[in-house]
Amino acid sequence: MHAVVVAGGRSTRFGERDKAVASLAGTPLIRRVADRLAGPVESLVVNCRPAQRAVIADVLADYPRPVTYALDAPDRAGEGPLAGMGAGLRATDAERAFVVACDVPFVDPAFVRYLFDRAAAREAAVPYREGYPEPLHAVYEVEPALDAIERALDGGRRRADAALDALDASAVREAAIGTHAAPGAFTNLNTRAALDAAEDRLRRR
Ligand SMILES: Nc1nc2c(ncn2[C@@H]2O[C@H](COP(=O)(O)OP(=O)(O)OP(=O)(O)O)[C@@H](O)[C@H]2O)c(=O)[nH]1
Repeated sequence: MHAVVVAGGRSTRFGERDKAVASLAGTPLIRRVADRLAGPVESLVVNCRPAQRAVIADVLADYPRPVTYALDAPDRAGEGPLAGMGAGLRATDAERAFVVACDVPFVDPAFVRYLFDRAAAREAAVPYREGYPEPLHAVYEVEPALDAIERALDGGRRRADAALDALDASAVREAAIGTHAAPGAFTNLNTRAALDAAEDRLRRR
């Protein structure tokens, strides 16, 4: 199993710092995501902007799996998470990959394995929560996903879910999520307040 961590956003809701490397109880967010994935995955691709690379490489320096950096293509830089997904998926030679945002520190490795099972013989496995897809917490077959992403971007569609309608995707509904994912697996930390709240929860455990 292989994973792509998308980290090229500007973290505008977070404030001045890059949330990818913001510390949650002493560990940078992207390192927490990577550590959660270290069981199931054999390799990691990190998609980010060129300016982020050195700092992210520093926090992942001793990661126990190979890490490849996929920088946003110059003609797609700042074009949003779908372009980041494309850059990341292009850099993997895996047939399928789990794509995840950099700000979900409690991503559940058992659920990631379940998503790979659900994606077998399909072009994707995508969780749906409250009726909305979670394209940055999903497994994709790389080749069809790249085709769909390129077509969406060429058509001016930049949202992370813009490639989904072109894919034969297995929809992972709430009941299956409840059974297979730990509570908090999807919690994403977009603001400093959300990070502080997560830190409080960790301390109270
Ligand atoms: N490569 C790349 N990744 C992006 C881009 N925009 C968002 N992302 C990533 O997509 C994921 C989800 O995006 P958001 O949670 O909205 O992150 P963000 O855009 O940095 O945050 P805000 O500016 O507060 O919306 C995060 O892991 C981001 O790093 C982009 O333009 N390029």
